[in-house]
Amino acid sequence: MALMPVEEALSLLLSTAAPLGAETVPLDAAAGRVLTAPVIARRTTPGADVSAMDGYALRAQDATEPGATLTVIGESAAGRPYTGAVLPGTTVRIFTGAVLPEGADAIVIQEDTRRAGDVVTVTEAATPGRHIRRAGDDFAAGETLLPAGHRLRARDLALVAAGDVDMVSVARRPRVALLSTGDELVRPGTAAGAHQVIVSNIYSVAALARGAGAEVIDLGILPDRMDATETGVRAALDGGFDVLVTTGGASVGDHDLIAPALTAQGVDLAVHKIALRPGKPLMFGRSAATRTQVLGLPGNPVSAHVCALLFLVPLIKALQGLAVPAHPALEPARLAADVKANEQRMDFQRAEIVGHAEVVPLVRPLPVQDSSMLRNLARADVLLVRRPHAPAAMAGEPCEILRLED
Ligand SMILES: Nc1nc2c(c(=O)[nH]1)N[C@H]1C(S)=C(S)[C@@H](COP(=O)(O)OP(=O)(O)OC[C@H]3O[C@@H](n4cnc5c(N)ncnc54)[C@H](O)[C@@H]3O)O[C@H]1N2
Ligand code: MOO
Repeated sequence: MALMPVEEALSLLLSTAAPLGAETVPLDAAAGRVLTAPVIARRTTPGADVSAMDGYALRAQDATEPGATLTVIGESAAGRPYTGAVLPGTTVRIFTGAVLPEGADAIVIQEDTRRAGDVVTVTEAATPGRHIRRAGDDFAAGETLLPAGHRLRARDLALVAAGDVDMVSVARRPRVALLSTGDELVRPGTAAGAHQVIVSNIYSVAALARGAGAEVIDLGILPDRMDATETGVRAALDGGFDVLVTTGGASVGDHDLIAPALTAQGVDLAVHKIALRPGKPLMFGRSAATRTQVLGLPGNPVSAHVCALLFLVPLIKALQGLAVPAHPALEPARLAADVKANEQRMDFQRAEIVGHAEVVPLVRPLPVQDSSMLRNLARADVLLVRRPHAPAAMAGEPCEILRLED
């Protein structure tokens, strides 16, 4: 079977990813969720003209020179406004966030005053409008604060709350099931024998999926037997998940049973083998019966991670209604070392940032690129991307990188 280019595979995958439904959640459960409706301010903020500083509210014309004196007639604190008016020659003690009393048009900060009993002497002239925040300076009731399709970051939550909105409509979290395959696999912490391999890749894949907004359920490890693989796949497909991710058993060996098991369970595999290194034996498709999206990742942990970054993360985002580009989000960089000509597979090499050339990072591929070696994946800052059939390039030449997660 011909190898499908990475971008074509990603477009194909995203073309089948219709956004899931919406749900309404309280603000304290909304971090990282994607809005399905715009957030509209329910109030004007600030709600009134307020002071930005601790000081004295006065009429600027009463304090045009240092040395002007005024009589203190009251106090305006945040939440406890002064109800009277500032008349000529008078002032109201005011605190940050407090409502500006009627008649006042300036604040003199307390550092620029001297106080003796009820008399205040200004040591700096007042300027009309100084230290006053006007009603609606931040936003007005009815304004759109955030659009649909926006992913709520920490700072957005403060904005939504300030708009007097306590519940938001967000995309349902995609439910992602993980299924590992391989007789050799055991869990970490189980004193594995030398012939065994510790399940590692699902931890990085699960973390990437959660980071993209998914709810992740680990369905465990299947042995390399066709009946058990088919039973496991069937149970997973019947589990009501939006996405089933398998790892391992994706290649061509006698124990690589995932593709036949998926096909036997009615999954139409649109793609099986991609022009990608690491990650050639990637497959994906959809269950005809349950509409579950199925992504079969290679077992090698670096390949699984790169494939999850390139395919699973965009899929999870698209299922939440986020706009996702149908190509990997590459950034410009420069090579810190010579690299060889590439063959037909798009190559994602583990690489370090060793400095900067003008504004772009200078990157050097790590010496070992074996897709089973996790130390270099953890050590890498970025993936150095080599396009299919890219010619050899020398240190100092431009290149492209894909950021690994922080
Ligand atoms: N004759 C060929 N052999 C292989 C090819 C090929 O095209 N022709 N492709 C190679 C490539 S590239 C990759 S990548 C691997 C991927 O193979 P599978 O997806 O079938 O993975 P497995 O054989 O099951 O395992 C590969 C390797 O990874 C370890 N593994 C599996 N699952 C996990 C896990 N959950 N956590 C950690 N490590 C895991 C497994 O023990 C193996 O060592 O195939 C090449 N072969
Ligand atoms: O595609 Mo495999 O992932 O090169 O090792």
